[in-house]
Amino acid sequence: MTPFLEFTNISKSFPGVRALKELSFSVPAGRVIGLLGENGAGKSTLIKILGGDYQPDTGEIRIAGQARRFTSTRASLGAGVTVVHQELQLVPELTVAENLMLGRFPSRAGVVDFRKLFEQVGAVLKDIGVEVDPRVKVSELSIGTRQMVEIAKAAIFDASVIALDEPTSSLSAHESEVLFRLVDRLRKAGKVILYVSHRLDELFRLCDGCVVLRDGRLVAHHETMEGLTREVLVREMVGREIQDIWGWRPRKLGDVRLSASGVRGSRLPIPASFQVRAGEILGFFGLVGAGRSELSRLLYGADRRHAGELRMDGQPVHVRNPRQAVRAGLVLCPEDRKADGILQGRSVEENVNVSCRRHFSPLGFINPGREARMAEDYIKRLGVRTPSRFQDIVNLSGGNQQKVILSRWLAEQGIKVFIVDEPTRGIDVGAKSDIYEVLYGLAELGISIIVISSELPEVMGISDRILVMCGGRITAEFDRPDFSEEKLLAAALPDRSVAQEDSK
Ligand SMILES: Nc1ncnc2c1ncn2[C@@H]1O[C@H](COP(=O)(O)OP(=O)(O)OP(=O)(O)O)[C@@H](O)[C@H]1O
Repeated sequence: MTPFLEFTNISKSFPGVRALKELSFSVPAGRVIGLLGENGAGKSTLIKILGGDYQPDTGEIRIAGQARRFTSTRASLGAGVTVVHQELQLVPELTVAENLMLGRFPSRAGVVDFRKLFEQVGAVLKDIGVEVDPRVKVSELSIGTRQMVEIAKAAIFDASVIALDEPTSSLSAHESEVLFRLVDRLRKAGKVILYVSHRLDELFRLCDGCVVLRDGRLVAHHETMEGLTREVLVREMVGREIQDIWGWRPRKLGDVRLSASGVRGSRLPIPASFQVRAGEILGFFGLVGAGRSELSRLLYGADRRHAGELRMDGQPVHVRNPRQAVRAGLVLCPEDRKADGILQGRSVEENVNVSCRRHFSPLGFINPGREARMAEDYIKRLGVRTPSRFQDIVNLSGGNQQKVILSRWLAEQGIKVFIVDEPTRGIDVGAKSDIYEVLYGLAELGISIIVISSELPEVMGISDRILVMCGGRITAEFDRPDFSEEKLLAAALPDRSVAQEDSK
């Protein structure tokens, strides 16, 4: 088949890092190609080169046979390339239509013709099956719908090449399915789609073929997904065999550590009660909006608790804000770690130590030796790809930033209960098992771990016990021998109609 998009010998270096090394591959029109690799393998760098954000040091891009070198996003858009980045780039205060047509508003007598603008955009959205009112402000839309609007840009600009960088990382199962249908339509319309994701199931569902990167080099180009297995892809990505990514093993559990009775608040009006034992890993499973994050925020004092009681090791504890929670030994590592956590312009080392340093330096003096050891330890344990601990965190790949922020919480001292919301979002398969090992290590020390996850295999793979939430209430409890996908999903789905909706 004639190649439509061609990369030839693309190399790109940053100080201390060779992000891409002589990368070459090509894709014919009407194909969805998966781009896989560990955190820091070079996927986003390639996409940023395609989108005009970075220029390659060497190499060439050809689109429909024509050599292209993009020096700006505008130039790349003009050549028919649309890139949807991990961080969405819509302006929240503008309407959907304004965002999509930014800089190209229809006008009459020098004045923006809003009626025409809304009509034009409405027609395109309808045509591609994205159900959203073009007059609505982006700030009022869910993350999932925002993602669709970003992708709709590709249709507005009539792009021939579309790159999607981890588009489903914040989407519910239903929203992801809508996105997959949109990608199917774009493929049928003859577009080339580069699809970056760490979710292998998704790649098997969606892609015609895939390209695997490791340390900036191409290690495999599969023209088809037929006959490929997860194991093969994981080996190519990580460079080693991973037999059992979960690595769960039995543990001796202690007495009840945290007990919550009848806790409720404005975002979780139905009282919730549960207990977790010392050294236990308790999974909370549920669909997006089930109330898991709301419950954890109540426990942590991030949201106001209206009623109910918390006990730690049998003693009542008063947690009205996160500071009191941490003092009581309860720590929450939030879901949106990037937005909540990154100290921009600061080194990896500082980002790891910013919270735990108060334990090393009671008199207010920083303990540089201890901070350096802590940073080096976590860089090693979680395999953070960085030239050194002095690197500015903004220069790390998305997944590696996630690992650094997670390290900050893991490094906290005096923890009794550690709540972690979506611990491995955006993290590659190899590093996932490193994170699970750290969690087992904490549990073996007697710390209770509460894991909130919407990835069913993950929550089943690492938990000793699972509580399922749905519609703001705890609907079921399963011990490890009774875990089954069907039972967990049945307890997580509000009713049959939703089950059918989600499986469409
Ligand atoms: N602006 C920059 N300055 C310095 N180094 C950078 C910069 N951008 C990327 N890098 C480095 O280049 C390498 C490749 O990063 P890239 O973001 O392409 O990885 P990725 O495969 O997209 O990872 P992830 O799965 O975590 O998103 C990483 O080592 C990263 O730290």
